[in-house]
Amino acid sequence: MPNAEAERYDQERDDTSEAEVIAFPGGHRAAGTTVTEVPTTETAPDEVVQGEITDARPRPSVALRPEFSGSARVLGQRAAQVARRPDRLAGVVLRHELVYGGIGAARATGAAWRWVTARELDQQLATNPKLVLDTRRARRMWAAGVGGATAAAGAASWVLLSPAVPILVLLLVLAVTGADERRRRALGAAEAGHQTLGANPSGKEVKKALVSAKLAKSIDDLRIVGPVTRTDGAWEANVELPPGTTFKHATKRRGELAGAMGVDEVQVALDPVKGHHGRVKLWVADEDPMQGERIVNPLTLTRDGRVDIWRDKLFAGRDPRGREVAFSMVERSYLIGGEPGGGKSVASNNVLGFFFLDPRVQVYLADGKFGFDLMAWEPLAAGVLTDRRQDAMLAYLEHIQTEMDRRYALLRKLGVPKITEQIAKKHNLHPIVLHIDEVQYWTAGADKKTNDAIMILIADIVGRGRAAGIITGVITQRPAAEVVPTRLRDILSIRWALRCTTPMASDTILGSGWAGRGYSAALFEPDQRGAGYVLAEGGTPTQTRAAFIDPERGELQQLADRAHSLREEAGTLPKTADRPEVRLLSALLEAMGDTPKGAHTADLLPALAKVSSEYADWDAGRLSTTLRPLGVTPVQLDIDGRNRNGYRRSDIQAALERA
Ligand SMILES: Nc1ncnc2c1ncn2[C@@H]1O[C@H](COP(=O)(O)OP(=O)(O)OP(=O)(O)O)[C@@H](O)[C@H]1O
Repeated sequence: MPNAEAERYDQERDDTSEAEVIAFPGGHRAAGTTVTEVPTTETAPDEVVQGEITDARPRPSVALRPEFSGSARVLGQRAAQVARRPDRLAGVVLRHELVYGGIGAARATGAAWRWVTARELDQQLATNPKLVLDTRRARRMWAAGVGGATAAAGAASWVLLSPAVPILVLLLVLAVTGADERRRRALGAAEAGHQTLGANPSGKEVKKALVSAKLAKSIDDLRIVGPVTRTDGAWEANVELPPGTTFKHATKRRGELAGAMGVDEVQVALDPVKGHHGRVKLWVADEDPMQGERIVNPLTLTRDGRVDIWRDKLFAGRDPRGREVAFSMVERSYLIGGEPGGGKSVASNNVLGFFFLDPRVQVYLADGKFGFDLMAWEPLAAGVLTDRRQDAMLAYLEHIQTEMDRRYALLRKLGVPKITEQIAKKHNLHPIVLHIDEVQYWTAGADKKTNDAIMILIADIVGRGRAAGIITGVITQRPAAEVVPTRLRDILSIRWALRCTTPMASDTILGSGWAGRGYSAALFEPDQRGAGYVLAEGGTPTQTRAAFIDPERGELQQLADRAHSLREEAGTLPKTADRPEVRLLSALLEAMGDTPKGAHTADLLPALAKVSSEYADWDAGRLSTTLRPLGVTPVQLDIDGRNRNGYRRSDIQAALERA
């Protein structure tokens, strides 16, 4: 284990060097403890060898013992000194506090002065003197007011209470500013980098950052149009780039710009300025906008709200500036992709919640994981693909294709090019949604021929479905060309890229070339859950944090329950949930409780009545007559030593699967 040894060696060396500094401050060398020559942790062993030391590799078992006793001795001596002259220690501490506190207070005063004199607006003095002078006047008045009130309070407390009060307050202020000053120094250069611009940069500082990001050769080539302003938790500036440099150039250098300003790339947003491609609106958040408090989906805020798919917009989340990212789903299709855990299921629930809350919309679900992600919606869906065979998917898609052809035939007869709200209403051609989760199960399976057949069918439904009121959604955790080939991706109109592992994967979802232009879902960190890019309305992807419908708070089930009520009221619940035989078989399974074998008819009837009042007056004859056509007959069942007439659980389950 050479690595482990090396680590142990490093550890020992560090321990030893520390021990040496404490034990022998005067450079005294104990005989036989050559290792103690290592003067600081930074000194390389090689350098040490050049001195009198024969073996640079420290042996702590030899070195530590005398050093420890040495440090204990020194500590003891220091403790005795403090005990003899405590005033000296107090003096040192006070001087220390006064020095740091003084420097910290001076720094704070400088910042306050810059604020009072509105330094950030200096640039505007020539172009907009009124704004600058008014701001300065207002701030001067504020400062005078606060300063005067503080002085008056200090004087009053000095006279009325005790001089100790203002002195204590002053010491407290010095302690706070001193603590801040020490923190700054401790953070050192690393932190200084992040503070290059801070929360209130001047126009000149912004220009310097743009020059560092190579968007201009010198600050004289740039112009800040209007003041650098503060909005909620961010600052923003309108920048005019040098002639020949465009907004597009700026977006490509977003990373460099973020680096020059000492912030993370996701904190920087660049927006075009309408009517001037050589200008850019630069917005820089103080904190990471892709983290923190979750984004709430407005659908979860009402108890009885419903969606009108023809008029309402789907709420996907918010952009870094907190603005809604929402779009219409009429004549749309969607692609959601990203690495596992990136937030695809959460994003899908925003989409599905929207569709299910319009009771007219029929949703067909398919999940390549065949797991539980879509469970809340399944009872409401017009179709759920449960058969894992590829052929079953082909049949499923063909079913929708047939409906699409039927709709086209009708449209032709009506002489209209597409389904509108009025036509949908008049001819009962309400929107259909086909939502395929983990599409790679079908499009990148073992049999290439079937993959291709499925892909062609999906592409046909996406392409022609638009006019026929059929919306297709494709979701994948493996955004790769063989899963979502370009010919399919390009016709999916809304593309939502959640965190991806590579810029290439991000481009597979958004479209090729976006990552190179600065729009890459690969820049998000794993802890920025729900962060992504949405390419919907508008020409460029929008950095978005998805809304989070939290299943743990019961929000998902609440939405599903509301959708159920709306559909029940509208009479659009799927037939399966409404079919009496399905209802009866499900009720029987519930009535059997946990017994794996089944139940005796005599026990089953009262339990069944308890599950639903619908079966309250049922007797053994009615039960067996109803079940016989479903292929279920009573049998002799031995349960707990009693052999009586009853029904096997496995028979009921099989009948339910057949139903
Ligand atoms: N928009 C969001 N806001 C806050 N947290 C989120 C958001 N999206 C996802 N998360 C968190 O990340 C977890 C994983 O999200 P999700 O299940 O949607 O990922 P996924 O991409 O579907 O993963 P998989 O591919 O494994 O199914 C969620 O349980 C949630 O805690």
